[in-house]
Amino acid sequence: MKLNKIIEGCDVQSLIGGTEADVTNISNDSRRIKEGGLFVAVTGFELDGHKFIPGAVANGAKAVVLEDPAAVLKGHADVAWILVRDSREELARIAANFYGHPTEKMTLAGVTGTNGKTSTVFLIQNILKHAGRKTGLIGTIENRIGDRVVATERTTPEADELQALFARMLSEGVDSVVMEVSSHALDLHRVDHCKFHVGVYTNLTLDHLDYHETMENYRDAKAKLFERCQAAVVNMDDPQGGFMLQKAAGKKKLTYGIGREDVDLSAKNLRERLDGVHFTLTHEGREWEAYMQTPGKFSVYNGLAAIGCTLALGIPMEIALQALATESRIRGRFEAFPSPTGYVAIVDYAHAPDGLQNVLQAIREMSEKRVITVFGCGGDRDKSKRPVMGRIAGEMSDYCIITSDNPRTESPERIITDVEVGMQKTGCAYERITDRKAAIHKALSMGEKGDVVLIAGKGHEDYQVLGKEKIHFDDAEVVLEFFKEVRK
Ligand SMILES: CC(=O)N[C@H]1[C@@H](OP(=O)(O)OP(=O)(O)OC[C@H]2O[C@@H](n3ccc(=O)[nH]c3=O)[C@H](O)[C@@H]2O)O[C@H](CO)[C@@H](O)[C@@H]1O[C@H](C)C(=O)N[C@@H](C)C(=O)N[C@H](CCC(=O)O)C(=O)O
Ligand SMILES: Nc1ncnc2c1ncn2[C@@H]1O[C@H](COP(=O)(O)OP(=O)(O)OP(=O)(O)O)[C@@H](O)[C@H]1O
Ligand SMILES: N[C@H](CCC[C@H](N)C(=O)O)C(=O)O
Ligand SMILES: [Mg+2]
Repeated sequence: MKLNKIIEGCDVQSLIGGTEADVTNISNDSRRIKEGGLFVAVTGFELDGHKFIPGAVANGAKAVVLEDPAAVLKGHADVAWILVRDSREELARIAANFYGHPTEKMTLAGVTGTNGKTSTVFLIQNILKHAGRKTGLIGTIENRIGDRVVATERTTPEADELQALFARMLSEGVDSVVMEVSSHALDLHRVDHCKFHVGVYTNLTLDHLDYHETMENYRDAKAKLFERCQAAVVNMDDPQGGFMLQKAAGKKKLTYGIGREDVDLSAKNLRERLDGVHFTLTHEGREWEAYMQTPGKFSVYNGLAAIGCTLALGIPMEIALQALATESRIRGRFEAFPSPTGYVAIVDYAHAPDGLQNVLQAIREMSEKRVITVFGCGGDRDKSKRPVMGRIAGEMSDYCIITSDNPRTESPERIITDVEVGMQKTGCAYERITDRKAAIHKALSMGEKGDVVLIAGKGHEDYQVLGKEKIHFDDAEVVLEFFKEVRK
């Protein structure tokens, strides 16, 4: 594609060189640039992309988008230098132009909120599949083209990877895509120039203040989705639901909630079991019976969000309910493993206060005896949630083991101490076991008939990040190996 087409609509401050060159690849990562490439130099949080301009040019970049005029390389008249105000914003526009605005040729639904995004997008994809749509999914666990899995590193990919993925989906016949839209992505322009037919709001609770600093900034980042989507599906039981609805002024709206009549889609009469939850659904004066394979009130919210989204996309209620009843299990989300000795271990991805509280609430309502909780908090992430999670776990469990999550570059002991501050206020019996495998083994060896052992925080993750190193680690695998030894 010609460079002038690729930078169409960009806020160009000045330009050195011609724009007739054919550009064959684009990236904001110099290491990915190949002959004929366009490199976008981004001023990052850790590194300055302008420093990698020589590397990008050495790899064959024929155009460079940059914010700092001092970074233009002398003696490279064959390279076009495009000076802009905000490289991240231009990266999104350039990516959409380069890949031909794929989201304008497909149906796109985006889900945002602190908790429930991954769960809800899986439910939506299953409903869309049931309805005969050719689907794509983009989220934390993996991306999917139909049933084929494409690995991912991020909840919401960077703009260039994202547009490339949409284009690939389109070329493989996908007509409907559902994606998680993280607040980071909204704030960092990763989803600019994506045409969202539906935006779904789950909830807003404490997390990511390391990045957003205040809950208002965090809320405003999430709200951007509702300024852009054509139809909004909003949880009115969440205190910020009204705010999101306001942002969607003048658009189609569908509200949901539990046990209330002033919403479009309402659930009542929840009946919880360890293998799922039954409830009664009301929509446009009619009632339906619904079942989902993951228990907990929070699952009902995810179910309502998914039904709301697919109704907004024109899919009949009956199809949505069929899909929910048969395909609503999600890896690492309230995944239950019955032990040979009669207790149940649950692996769950709760890594923020609200998620932990919801999961423990669901377990409390079902467990006959003790609840033993193993958990920790991630390093290099929001520190304010640590004591809060400690308090919640302590208040809602009979015994806790505080362990490591992904300590990253922080001291695991320090993180545990931060969690312990909240735990100590509760009087709950607990211990610290830094090694996650040893912590899980201890909890499983304590389990007796009727108990529930909750292993929270890492869900589907098959790794642990210690320092800068990533090792293989899988909570479910540790549980299953332990049970195998018990059976011997
Ligand atoms: C805040 C954030 O999202 N930061 C991400 C971002 O950092 P950054 O853009 O500031 O980049 P940087 O690492 O400082 O580098 C600056 C620039 O130099 C470039 N570079 C770098 C090295 C090189 O050799 N050549 C080169 O060109 C980079 O591509 C980049 O454009 O781009 C980096 C490279 O792609 C990411 O590693 C980094 O992810 C950080 C580590 C991260 O973990 N992000 C998390 C918080 C995140 O995005 N999470 C959300 C939500 C999670 C949820 O669901 O709750 C997500 O969507 O995943
Ligand atoms: N609707 C919900 N409300 C509150 N908690 C929830 C909800 N759905 C799931 N949870 C809890 O939060 C955890 C994370 O859920 P999920 O992975 O669906 O969220 P997410 O928004 O995708 O998270 P992330 O931001 O890390 O991608 C679950 O394992 C569960 O403990
Ligand atoms: N999307 C979340 C995931 C946290 C998962 C937890 N296991 C951790 O590593 O902190 C985040 O980036 O904050
Ligand atoms: Mg997710």
